[in-house]
Amino acid sequence: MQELLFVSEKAIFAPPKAIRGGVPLCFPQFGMMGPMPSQHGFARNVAFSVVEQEPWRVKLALEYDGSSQPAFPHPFTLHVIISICDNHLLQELVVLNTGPSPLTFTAALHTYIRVTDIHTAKVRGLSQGRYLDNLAALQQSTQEEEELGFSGEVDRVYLSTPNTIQVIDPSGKRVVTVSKEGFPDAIVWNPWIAKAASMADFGDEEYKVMLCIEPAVAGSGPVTLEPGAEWQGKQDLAYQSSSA
Ligand SMILES: O=P(O)(O)OC[C@H]1O[C@H](O)[C@H](O)[C@@H](O)[C@@H]1O
Repeated sequence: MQELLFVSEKAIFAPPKAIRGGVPLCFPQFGMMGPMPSQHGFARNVAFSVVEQEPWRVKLALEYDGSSQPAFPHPFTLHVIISICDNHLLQELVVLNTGPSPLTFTAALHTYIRVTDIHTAKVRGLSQGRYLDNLAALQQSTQEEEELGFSGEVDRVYLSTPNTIQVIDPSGKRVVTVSKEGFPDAIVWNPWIAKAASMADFGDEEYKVMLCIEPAVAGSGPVTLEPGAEWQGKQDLAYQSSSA
């Protein structure tokens, strides 16, 4: 049995610290793309309540009344539905505007995928994709390579990507397929050596065994919901063995 998701051995499980691994939920803001002063919003820093639970499925809720975050005074309800079926991990995010005025947000499922060796891992599906480069003040570039490999830090917001992106892990003889719906964009992130060393909740060597692929509403622009309106986005992570 191999793990699909990466969780750092140094992760801190004490809110309001976000957990370094799994799938932190960036909401109501991805990165600094929104009004909040701290990156990735606040949903990843608070406890959700369990509203439905079965052996293979859980539904979580965060009800926000608009009062605890001065930079984001807008009420909303978030539901996250997580289910496991065969070799699939499904996650659905449902946003409901419970306030009296339009709700504008960016978001991401900040998915930490475990890889066997980042030096041989590749990302398939983003060839000719336009991206904003977080390592170059969000300058826009295009990925010329057919498959993206890793030999240094990568932090890119790909714009309007195909809905299927694959992580090829030849050293582990496996492929993880990310299928997304509702999220136009996708972030690809690996901190590499220096950034790994600067993060207190991440091991110095752990950049070798993780890769974030993050379905997102980000560089393509935010979503705006009228009062009472709902938005849904989802991802399906599928694991397959491969000989390559
Ligand atoms: O350290 P965090 O706030 O969890 O952010 C971790 C990473 O998240 C995303 O992938 C961003 O694109 C990166 O710029 C950031 O470094």
